[in-house]
Amino acid sequence: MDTRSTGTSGTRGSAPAGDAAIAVDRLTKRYGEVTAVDGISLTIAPGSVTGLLGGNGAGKTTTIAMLMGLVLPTSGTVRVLGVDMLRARHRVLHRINFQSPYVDMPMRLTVRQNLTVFGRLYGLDRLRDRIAALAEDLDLSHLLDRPCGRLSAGQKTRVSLAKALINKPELLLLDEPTASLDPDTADWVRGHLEGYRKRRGATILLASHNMPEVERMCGRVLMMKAGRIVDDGAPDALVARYGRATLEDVFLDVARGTGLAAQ
Ligand SMILES: Nc1ncnc2c1ncn2[C@@H]1O[C@H](COP(=O)(O)OP(=O)(O)OP(=O)(O)O)[C@@H](O)[C@H]1O
Repeated sequence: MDTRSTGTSGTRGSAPAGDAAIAVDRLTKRYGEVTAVDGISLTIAPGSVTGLLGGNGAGKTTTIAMLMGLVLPTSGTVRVLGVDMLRARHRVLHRINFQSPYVDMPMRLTVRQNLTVFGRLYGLDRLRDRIAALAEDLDLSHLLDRPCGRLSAGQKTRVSLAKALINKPELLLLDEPTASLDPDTADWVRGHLEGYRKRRGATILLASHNMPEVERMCGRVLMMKAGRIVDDGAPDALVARYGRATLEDVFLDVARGTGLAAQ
């Protein structure tokens, strides 16, 4: 489904392709027999927070990887911050960053060394100050000289967020940013990301299985199933349209093909 054509989804988050932070057209990725992403088209407005929801294997990570230029599409186009990612991604990579708790940092390097390496990759000035400020923000100051391999899962998640914010990205792609965090820390991280987005005017695309998180943070939700975007709208609009009590109920209907999703 081309999400630009849905009546309900001219919602907080879509944009004319020329102005969009992300504009994807008929994007497809096949791995041999498996079609991971199946001809999706969408636009995402600058400064918005959009959730990407879908069950395991729906195609979320593959979509994000193509937005980053890490995975080459089989067909279709991807424009990020106005730049064609297939032709000129080097022009825009310094304005983007990515976070996933499933991508490990070099384990023997300390937190400070890891952040220094990433900061240098981005060619940042005043890197010591930037790392100190991030460490202060993300409660990492006491961990800066500890090897990443000796951190707890939640501490690693905070380091990966520091890495994701090091270049003050205009576009932040997040793959389950609060996985492994206790509820208190997860809540704090969400608040931090919301504050960052407001201060920076950044655009956030967030893949998550945490429905309350998506309801809190996202003005718009894209529902993926089997490589396609099967629905698109504001969380409260989706809940109302499916006649359900929560976004989790909507997710279950979409995943199982029940309720409105069966029609
Ligand atoms: N490198 C690969 N080679 C072959 N198949 C792949 C590869 N990467 C992903 N796939 C397949 O593509 C489909 C989409 O995978 P993807 O990781 O994008 O899903 P996802 O929505 O992120 O899932 P999850 O919620 O489990 O992380 C799955 O069927 C997966 O097995």
